[in-house]
Amino acid sequence: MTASKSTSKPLECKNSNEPPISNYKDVDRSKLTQMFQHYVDVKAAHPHAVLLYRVGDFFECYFDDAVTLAQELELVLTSKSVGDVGRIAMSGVPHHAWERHATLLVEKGYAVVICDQVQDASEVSPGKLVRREITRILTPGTLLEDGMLTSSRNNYLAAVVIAGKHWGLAYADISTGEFLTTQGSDLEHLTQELMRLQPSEVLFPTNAPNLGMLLRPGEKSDDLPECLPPSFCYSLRSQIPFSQGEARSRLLNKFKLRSLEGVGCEHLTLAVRAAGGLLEYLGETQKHDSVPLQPLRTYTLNDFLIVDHQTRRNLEITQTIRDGSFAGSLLWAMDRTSTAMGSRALRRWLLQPLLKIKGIQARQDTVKELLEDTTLRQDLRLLLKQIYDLERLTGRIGSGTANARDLSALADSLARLPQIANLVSQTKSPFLQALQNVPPILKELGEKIQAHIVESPPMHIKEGGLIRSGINELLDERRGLVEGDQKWIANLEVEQREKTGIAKLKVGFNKTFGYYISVSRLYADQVPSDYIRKQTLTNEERYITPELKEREARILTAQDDLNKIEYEVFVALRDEVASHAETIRNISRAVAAADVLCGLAELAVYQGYCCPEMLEGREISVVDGRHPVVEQSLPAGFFVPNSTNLGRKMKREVEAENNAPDLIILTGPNASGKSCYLRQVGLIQLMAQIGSFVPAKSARLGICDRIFTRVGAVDDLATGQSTFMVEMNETANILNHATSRSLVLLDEIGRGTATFDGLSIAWAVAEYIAMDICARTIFATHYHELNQLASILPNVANYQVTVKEMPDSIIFLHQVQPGGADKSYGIEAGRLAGLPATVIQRAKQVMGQIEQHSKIAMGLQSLD
Ligand SMILES: Nc1ncnc2c1ncn2[C@@H]1O[C@H](COP(=O)(O)OP(=O)(O)OP(=O)(O)O)[C@@H](O)[C@H]1O
Repeated sequence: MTASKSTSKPLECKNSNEPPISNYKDVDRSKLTQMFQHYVDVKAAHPHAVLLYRVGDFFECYFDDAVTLAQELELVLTSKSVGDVGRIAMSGVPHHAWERHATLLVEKGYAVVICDQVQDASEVSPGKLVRREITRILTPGTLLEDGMLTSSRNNYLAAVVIAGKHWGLAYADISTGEFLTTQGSDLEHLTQELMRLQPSEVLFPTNAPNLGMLLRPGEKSDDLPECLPPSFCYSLRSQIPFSQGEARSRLLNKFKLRSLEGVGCEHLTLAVRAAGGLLEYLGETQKHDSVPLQPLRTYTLNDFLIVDHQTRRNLEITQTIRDGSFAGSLLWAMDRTSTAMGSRALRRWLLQPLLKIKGIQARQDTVKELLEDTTLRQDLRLLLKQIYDLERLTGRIGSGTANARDLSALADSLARLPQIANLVSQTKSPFLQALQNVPPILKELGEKIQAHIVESPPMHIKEGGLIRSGINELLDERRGLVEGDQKWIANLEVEQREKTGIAKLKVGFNKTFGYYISVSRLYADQVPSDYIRKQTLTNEERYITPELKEREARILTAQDDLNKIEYEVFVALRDEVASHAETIRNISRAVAAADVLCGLAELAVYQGYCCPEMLEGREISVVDGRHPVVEQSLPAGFFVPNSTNLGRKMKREVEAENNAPDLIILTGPNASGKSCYLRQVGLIQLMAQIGSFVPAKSARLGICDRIFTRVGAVDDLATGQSTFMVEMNETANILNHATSRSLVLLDEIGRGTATFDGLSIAWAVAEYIAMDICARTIFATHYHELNQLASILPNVANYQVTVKEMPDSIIFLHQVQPGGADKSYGIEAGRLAGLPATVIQRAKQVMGQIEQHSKIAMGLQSLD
């Protein structure tokens, strides 16, 4: 739960000079009223959360929580006198607006406990308290409400266990039901995996006294080891549920298993401990027991192409480097999905590309099938657009937070499934075949919901108006009675006008007096003797009659009964749907995958992509490749395509015909397109490994195990590291982890230090990658001296991005061609920028001297 944030700001209260009491522990419980005793008990059980306590039409906060609420949401802080203890701090929000305010608190990193009235105040005997219970505990990682979540991304809750260098990580999205676990033996991998997931909340077992605290992003704590990135919310939990025995039995109970063998983690102690700890937290925060989780799945990091956080950032996969925006990212350029589920799945695929050719080809085959059959694709997209977020609807239904609109949305979506099944009935790809058979129960459920719930139902489920007639006998009978009475009241006006002869007599209703008969004061002396005067206004008198009141009482009680019956019928229906959550979620997954592939086919058609041939070898051959994002941001035809050939065949493989280099030294003036080209190669490879077509005329791509990038660094002020140190750390990481199957993209190395230091490091790095690692590499640099490497090492080649020199300007051709640039145009760029002529002249002189006396390349050659 959230750390209660004690405030240093003195309390300012609207209605008191005395500072009110702000700590609930400072009051003598025995002196409190019965309600406040209950409040304090609930608060003591959740000391680190903000407690919203329902009192009448408001959710109120007291003590410290009142200050937090007022400060964080800019609400009025007031105070309230509580029996003998004096005034306590108080703030609050209207009961119908709790969700909005709670969301804001959760977004700010607080846990929020909702303690609601679960009993009708009218049912409580005088002197007794309305029953209140905790109905929701909201934390960043356990949200379910539609308005609190972003539809295009998962909301992950993660749990971490660390033992020495070993770690276990489980994560779940309770809104969609995914639940996965893994473990590893390198803490760096744990960091990377958390960075991939970007969880909203991470559970971490620790010791007292900080149990229950929720550390907000950036908040430091001695309880957290260094490998846990500070950018997330951490919930500090007790060690007990994370112990092997407790965790294992909790998992076995939850999934009704005898062993964890079937889910693949029987022997993965740390994975089990993390998953069990996570389940315990769900049990505590979700008051409804049955959060419908999918069966636990165990995965290993080796199943996927490793793209570390740095590379994900540099390749701008889900957000741009410049301002972190979605627009301009790869995901933005690629997302042509029609459903929220598809959009989330595409994001997951991009963050976890595949390694196995078979899996990639299965996706490619589906894209091909959908690409070739335009009618199928367009019709499928039309149907998919009509499907709501089945995964999250199921989550809300299972957790008992869904309303009638959610059920209707589910039914409308289920009704599309047979249409989709019909549409894909002749298809060959397994991804489409998965939609060919809709489990009959889903059809039945959809029809049942439609038969039960009225068209356009209201938001609230306790105020009636949800259930159709003919569903429940008792409901129909009560409705008949109410309708009879309502008809009687409707007729009353006509009848009384006739009876009294007062033409302007009216029957009205207001909340205070209920039904009344209104007569203009001019005719007051004409009203019958059984009229009882209730209210006098300027121009009118209002009356009631005993019979009118009797009918009114019957209507109001019957209406209450009706609402209750409707609610019960609704909840029974919702529970029935919830019991089929797994079946719905299975089909949702199939819908999501088909949607992603349909979107990829659409993308391929409209952007003119080709299907890459995926290979086991090391070849990376791209003919006329393009950058998928830059291309879309330029006018059609403006992007200059460039080819790539990398990956010399290994000695034992067939000689000759492929002598592509392993490492390309790429030179060219500033802004010529080096970075763009570098990223283009990485993005094409990554797109191919998720099964997408790629922006090229043709491509043959060997599977990569990892993609590394190092792109112009910025000072990491947060960790106090200089540009050069960041650069060296990243380079070290690459040299220590890259293999001959990796793709390495280096954009400048050694620029942050003295020229010769930098050049020497750049040279040694390039040499090491080419000779020792043999990773496929593109090394963009302004150090032209590196071009010498190509004459020394057989697997190194020089390429340059060409420009055309004009008398007083340079035209960027953006063409990548063999050969090394012999000129950097840096001095030219300086001249164009307006450096004084004497400085330019002197710079040229100095450069001439340096070039004449430089023995760098020769010196290094002789070292070999
Ligand atoms: N192939 C291309 N076709 C059309 N425009 C391109 C192409 N490549 C790059 N550009 C344009 O040129 C601009 C500069 O490219 P880029 O940043 O890759 O240059 P650079 O050589 O890496 O520069 P620097 O050395 O200063 O980092 C890009 O923003 C893009 O708009």
